[in-house]
Amino acid sequence: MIEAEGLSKRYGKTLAVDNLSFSVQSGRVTGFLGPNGAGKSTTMRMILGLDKPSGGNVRIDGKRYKELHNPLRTVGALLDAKWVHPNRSARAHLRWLAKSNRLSPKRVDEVLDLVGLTDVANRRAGGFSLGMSQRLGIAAALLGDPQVLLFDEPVNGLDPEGILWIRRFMHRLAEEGRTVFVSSHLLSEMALTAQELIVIGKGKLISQCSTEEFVAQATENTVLVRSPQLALLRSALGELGASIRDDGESLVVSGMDIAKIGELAAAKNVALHELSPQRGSLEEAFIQLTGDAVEYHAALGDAAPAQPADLMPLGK
Ligand SMILES: Nc1ncnc2c1ncn2[C@@H]1O[C@H](COP(=O)(O)OP(=O)(O)OP(=O)(O)O)[C@@H](O)[C@H]1O
Repeated sequence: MIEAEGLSKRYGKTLAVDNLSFSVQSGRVTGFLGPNGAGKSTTMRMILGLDKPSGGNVRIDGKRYKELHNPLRTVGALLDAKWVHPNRSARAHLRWLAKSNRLSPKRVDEVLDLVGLTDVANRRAGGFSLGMSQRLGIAAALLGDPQVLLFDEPVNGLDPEGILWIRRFMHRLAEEGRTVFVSSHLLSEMALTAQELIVIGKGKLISQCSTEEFVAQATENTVLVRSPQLALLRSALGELGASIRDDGESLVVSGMDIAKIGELAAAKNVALHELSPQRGSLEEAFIQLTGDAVEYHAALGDAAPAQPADLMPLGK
């Protein structure tokens, strides 16, 4: 478990992290979401004792990082996948890390196997693709078999296969009961990967809740109805006070439960060609919840067009 209380970090005039309090539970993948410059990396560095807070504190399983006896056995992190000597092989890199942290050399082959790098373990890490480098970084994070794992933007620049692999791997780590904290500015990816979200903007906490709650609280859930007897259904729904948008071919109904709409159609002998819940997207939720945070919108706007998949509704 990770707990931050009133965490702040100032760099000169920039308040990178502003009085941030949150907790990250075990057994779940928690997404740490915010646009570029929101303060995610700074927060992660403070969790790992690499940056000193200007105010507040953060604890891992009740202890500050510097109080941990054998940090790599408690917390593992992937901050920068390219942080590896280019001429060292993957195995040599991990052996060096294991040795300098008094971890068993046997664990090196175990983690290489876990991340699927056994076959290339003796190749120069400098020649690795980004996806392979990310796997090597994850192997390093797992060396001490820690219960708490931090990943800073782990899918940045990866191809779809690499993204899928990371997503599945994170889920597996959480299913093993570990605390998995993953930062990203990619909305669609977090919608698929994270069960919980901590959302920040300009260093401040915007929301902490489950991904579903985040979308539900910020966007309206509606029901799409298609029928050859649309007019009949529309007037029946209207009589019951549902609010309806009609585009001529379908109705979008809000303020009424999907089961009730289906029952009403059956009672009126109306054939249905479609009756489907429409859920808001994580991106809509973002825009709704960040309100007048202009800087935040600008950053989202920058990120969205480059990632068409980010517009996918949650769960698709
Ligand atoms: N060492 C530093 N010195 C001065 N300013 C810094 C330093 N590190 C971060 N900042 C500033 O703090 C703010 C937060 O940066 P941070 O890298 O934590 O954001 P982020 O959410 O991780 O962004 P990204 O998604 O781009 O990695 C930014 O305004 C950044 O310019």
